[in-house]
Amino acid sequence: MTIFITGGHIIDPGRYNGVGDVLINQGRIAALGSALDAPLHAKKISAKGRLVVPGFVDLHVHFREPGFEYKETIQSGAAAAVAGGFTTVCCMPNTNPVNDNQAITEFMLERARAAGLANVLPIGAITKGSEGKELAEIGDLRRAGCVAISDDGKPVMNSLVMRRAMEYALAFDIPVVDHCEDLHLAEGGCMNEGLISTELGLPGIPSAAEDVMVARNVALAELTGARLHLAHISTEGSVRMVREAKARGIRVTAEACPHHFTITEESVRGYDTCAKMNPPLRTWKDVQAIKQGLRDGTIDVIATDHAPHATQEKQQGFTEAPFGIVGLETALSLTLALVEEGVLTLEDAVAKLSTAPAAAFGLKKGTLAVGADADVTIVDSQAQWEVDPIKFRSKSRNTPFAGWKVKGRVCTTIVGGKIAFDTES
Ligand SMILES: NC(=O)N[C@@H](CC(=O)O)C(=O)O
Ligand SMILES: [Zn+2]
Ligand SMILES: [Zn+2]
Repeated sequence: MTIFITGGHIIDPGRYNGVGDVLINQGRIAALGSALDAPLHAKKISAKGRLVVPGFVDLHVHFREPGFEYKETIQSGAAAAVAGGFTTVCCMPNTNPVNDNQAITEFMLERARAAGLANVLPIGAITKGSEGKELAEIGDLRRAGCVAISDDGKPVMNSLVMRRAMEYALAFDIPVVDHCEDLHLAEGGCMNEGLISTELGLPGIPSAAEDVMVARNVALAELTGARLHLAHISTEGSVRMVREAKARGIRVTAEACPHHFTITEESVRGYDTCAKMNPPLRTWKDVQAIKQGLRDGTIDVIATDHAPHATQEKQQGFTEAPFGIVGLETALSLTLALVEEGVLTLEDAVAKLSTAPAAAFGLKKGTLAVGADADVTIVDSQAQWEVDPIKFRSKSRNTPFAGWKVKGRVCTTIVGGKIAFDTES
């Protein structure tokens, strides 16, 4: 199929920023520029007044297949992804069974092919069963198609195991992604530790639980030379340490999630379990630090940590309910709010959702360069809408942003030259 996208504001971060046309042919970007000739027989999409950007790349999602299909399947997760403008998503391995071997990776890739919506790239477990003890067969996982390794959901507590994981990952040239949390410091906690947790009578998780593991991981990345990617950083201390590590030339990248730069622990008042996630919502000061980190490049990537849970699970008490919120269908609007606020330029915002995550994992994605896979998202950045979880493509509804009036909507998502999502259909 040939698609001709005309008259949009094209932003291909670092390469092109201006009005122009994009021609897609045989699954690839065939041409990009101003006043291109419309080929005969092409499907035409007018993008006048809209943004035309590289399809977004989410380095951190939880699709719950195999094992927890009632929360999300690869099909429903991929549908949520393309509805949110994401053309590539990387799936964490905390499924059941855990994705710690080739068979599970192949199963996930097969499900993704059957869904035919987004590029779904599995992340393999660091340790068998993500139990933090024995390393998984990292080479096998890599060969089967895993793009990184992580025990997300759990940290790798044993520093020697983490050191060895980094040494293997370096040999296979894949990043190690860590969920930075000291389990002893965090034990029993369900929100940020501070005045509000005391007031609410809820057990807290101190920001130091994150900070000490960021410090350890940076030290191990320096020791091994491995590529370290820090998942969902949420504290002022993490931002400071990543900034310093980068200045010292250590190979570290970091991601922040929209909820961690949009809302604070104040959202836990009222005991709404949709304000419960790991790491927890932090303080106003932490939010400012995350924004500053995004602005100055310390934080490379915006990732969702899309973590679907069923309504009945989230209806339990605050201490019992599972950690996590969905994010794929609200990430764009919450990111564009940073542009409105003057934290990011529009080009930087697009980069943090596309070019930068692709670079962090070394994926040939996140660009509209001629010859690249035709993964393209068309956005109406001015469209206002109200977040209504009932309308999510995701199977789950656990968002703290229900009822929010937000700006910026995905019009069309093209994956590999095929229209995977369109508001008009
Ligand atoms: N973020 C969360 O609160 N939950 C994630 C696990 C994780 O990302 O640590 C989940 O799998 O539900
Ligand atoms: Zn995590
Ligand atoms: Zn996660």
